[in-house]
Amino acid sequence: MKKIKSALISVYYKDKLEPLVALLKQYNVQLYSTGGTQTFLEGQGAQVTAVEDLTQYPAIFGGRVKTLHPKVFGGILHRRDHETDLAETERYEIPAIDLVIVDLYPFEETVASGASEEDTIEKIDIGGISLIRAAAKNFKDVLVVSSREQYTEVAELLTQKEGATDLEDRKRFAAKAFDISSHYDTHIFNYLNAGETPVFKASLRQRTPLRYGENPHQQGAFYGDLTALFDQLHGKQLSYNNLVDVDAAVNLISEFTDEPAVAIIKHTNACGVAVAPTIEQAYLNALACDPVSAFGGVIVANKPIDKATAEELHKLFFEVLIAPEFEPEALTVLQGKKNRILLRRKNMALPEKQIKTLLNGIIEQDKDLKTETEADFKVVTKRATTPEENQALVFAAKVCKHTKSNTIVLARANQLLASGVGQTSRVDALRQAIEKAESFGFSLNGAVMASDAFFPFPDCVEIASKVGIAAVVQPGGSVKDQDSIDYCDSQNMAMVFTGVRHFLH
Ligand SMILES: NC(=O)c1ncn([C@@H]2O[C@H](COP(=O)(O)O)[C@@H](O)[C@H]2O)c1NC=O
Repeated sequence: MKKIKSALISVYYKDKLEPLVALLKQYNVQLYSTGGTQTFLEGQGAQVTAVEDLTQYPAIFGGRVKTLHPKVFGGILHRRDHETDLAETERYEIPAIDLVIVDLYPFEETVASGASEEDTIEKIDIGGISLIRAAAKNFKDVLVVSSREQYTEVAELLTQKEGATDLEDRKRFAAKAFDISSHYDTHIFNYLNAGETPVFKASLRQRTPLRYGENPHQQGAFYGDLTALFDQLHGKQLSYNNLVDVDAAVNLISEFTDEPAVAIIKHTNACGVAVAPTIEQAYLNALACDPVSAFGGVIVANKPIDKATAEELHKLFFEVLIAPEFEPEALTVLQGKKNRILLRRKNMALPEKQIKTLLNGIIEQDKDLKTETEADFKVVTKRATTPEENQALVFAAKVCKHTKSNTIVLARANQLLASGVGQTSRVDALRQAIEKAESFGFSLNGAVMASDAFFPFPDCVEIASKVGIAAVVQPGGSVKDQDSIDYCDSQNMAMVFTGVRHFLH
């Protein structure tokens, strides 16, 4: 056990420090501190020696250099069982520092706030991170507290051990310090690198163990901070599969920003999507698309859930409901089922890059953020699309983009009728979609079709025309495009090309 006799405190955020400082006072710990922290501590009635008095040097360059001095780093780094180190501390009048408490400049927060490059660079902490690394290296003699999240834990430890620590404690805090310093540097690297250096570095410090992975015999965990995206208002913990579907749900609903829209997701694919004048109607129309698949699904809305919608939703067994807001009466209704997960989506953008592990590495790509509007449609048939068909085609193309390949989406303006998902051939996807739409009583006469990739043969338009599909949207680009166009012309069908393929695996 080692008694703590001296401490250096240099923290960006001063809050939460009071109980720890009171404890150090109780154990007669000599305190050293930097400018702002010193003022705060003295305000708490603590006696503090300024780092400037120790170094006999002022803080310079607007605080860029304040603790970077041999008297500070020597006080931390000298080996207490080394005769020569001890002789040098005497010769250079270096006092021992047994505890280092640092809270770094908030670099990540500064980047997230959209600050200028100049302001962001100033938030790269140099002295603080050096103090953390020095104290962590010398854990044999020094205890390091490297973030304000540790204040409670360290206060408990010091109380329990009456102002002392043992080697195991110090080693544990040292490991944490390098976790914090490497995380910090990873963010600085990613900010400055902008893709130039071909390395992949990520650091997500929050790990949430999940009940299990994709199946109960697989373990699973989520790395990241879901609280930045959602307030969970009710229900059990999100499972691995819930998270995968929630991701698909929020990506799809982000396509619909104006009119009320609802999507119902099963195993990452939409089994219902609708846009309507009210959120209740959008939900009812989405549900009508495939009420069988909707059972146990993940539902997402782009507008607040009111009481009437909640009453409709309450009739269905679903796993997760995501919405930007829940009216209080709606929440009361929906909370009627214990496990049902209710997520209030915060106004926070998702990252624009995607990564996935495969083989013995990771693949990374930009997210598919391209959404086609009517302006992107190039009519390739003799008959041009009507305004109503265009509306339906834009809608169908949005759903198609978020459905697993190969996919065919059949829709009307503002309602998904059916989709064929994740098929090995486009013809299979279309057949599946037709069968499904008809099984739920939808007529396809006058409906539209969207395909995630081009038609290599005219087979899909031939099948589609037989059930009355009137207009088609597809990327185009096959050597046999003309065969599909000719067939559409022969049936008075309209077809538009977008030039953009939307595979989704
Ligand atoms: N420049 C230095 O020598 C230095 N030493 C400590 N810091 C940081 O200064 C902050 C505290 O400063 P103050 O006590 O003046 O409010 C802490 O976040 C600490 O990590 C420094 N600032 C940046 O590197």
